[in-house]
Amino acid sequence: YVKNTKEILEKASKERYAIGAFNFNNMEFLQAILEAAEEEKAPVIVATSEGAIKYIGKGDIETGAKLAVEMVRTYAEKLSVPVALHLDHGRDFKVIMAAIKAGYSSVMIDASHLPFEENLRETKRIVEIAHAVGISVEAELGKLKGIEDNVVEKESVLVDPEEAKVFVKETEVDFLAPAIGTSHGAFKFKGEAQLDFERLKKVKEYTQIPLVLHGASMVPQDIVKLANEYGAELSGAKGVPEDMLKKAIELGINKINTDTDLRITFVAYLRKVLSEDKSQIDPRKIFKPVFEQVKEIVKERIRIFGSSGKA
Ligand SMILES: O=C(COP(=O)(O)O)N(O)CCCCO
Ligand code: NA
Ligand SMILES: [Zn+2]
Repeated sequence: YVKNTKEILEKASKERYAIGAFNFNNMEFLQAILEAAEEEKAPVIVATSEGAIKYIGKGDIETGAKLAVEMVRTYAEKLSVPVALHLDHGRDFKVIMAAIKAGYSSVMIDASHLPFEENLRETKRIVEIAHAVGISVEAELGKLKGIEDNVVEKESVLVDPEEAKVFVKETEVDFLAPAIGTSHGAFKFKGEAQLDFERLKKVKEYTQIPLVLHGASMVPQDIVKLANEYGAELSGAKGVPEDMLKKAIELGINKINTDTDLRITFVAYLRKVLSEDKSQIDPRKIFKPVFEQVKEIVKERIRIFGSSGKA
């Protein structure tokens, strides 16, 4: 179990590969992610959003954070690969403190919806607290389009590399998520997928710290098709193409957040299994083949990120 996420990201940054940060909300997704990392001999970051902590704790933040840490630690001590637990999109000070207290390896303070100076101040405050107890901090600059945990961002505002330089220097944040055109969810682009690689290159040059790509799911079309064949309505779903992910990694992305690809895989295969095995009522027999597929998509992502064999 990794004490602070920075140690695995610094190595990735030096060697120009990326580590997957996979979201989980329950035991089965966590199992699939950790099995995939172990089979790929890859360091891995597992992440909970604030909503996931509330879901795991049935509304009680302390319980949710504690249970997440204990689940991850208990599984991780059996594995040969380094595992970090990360608070994704921390916004509520109470939730960030609960994660730090419970023993998370890193926390994200997402104040990107605030003006620059306020984002800087909020981030600096969390960095001081987290660093005092040896925990790493992620922050975001610029805005993703789409819905970020029920905050609707109408327009994406791309990162300003000059601002990033000042922001990182002043806050001493450990890793930064620059908005370069991605958005959360399965419908990322209206037309062609497009990332601002020029900006990314400058942000890396000016900050020289590990960088994070949010909204990075690929949304594989074969899995979308399968889901739709079994009754889902996901037409028009579009993600970040593999070649763009690889280019982003070359330019300095070292942590790649993935949630939607696991969700779509889960939904497609759950629908398939339920429609094919009509008399099955044992959840373990229903979930086994479904999470086998979730594990496979995590392994595929890990291979694309270049972190296979890096443990
Ligand atoms: O950036 C991401 C993942 O993005 P994607 O939706 O592309 O998997 N995350 O931070 C995961 C949580 C998104 C909100 O639920
Ligand atoms: Na994050
Ligand atoms: Zn995100």
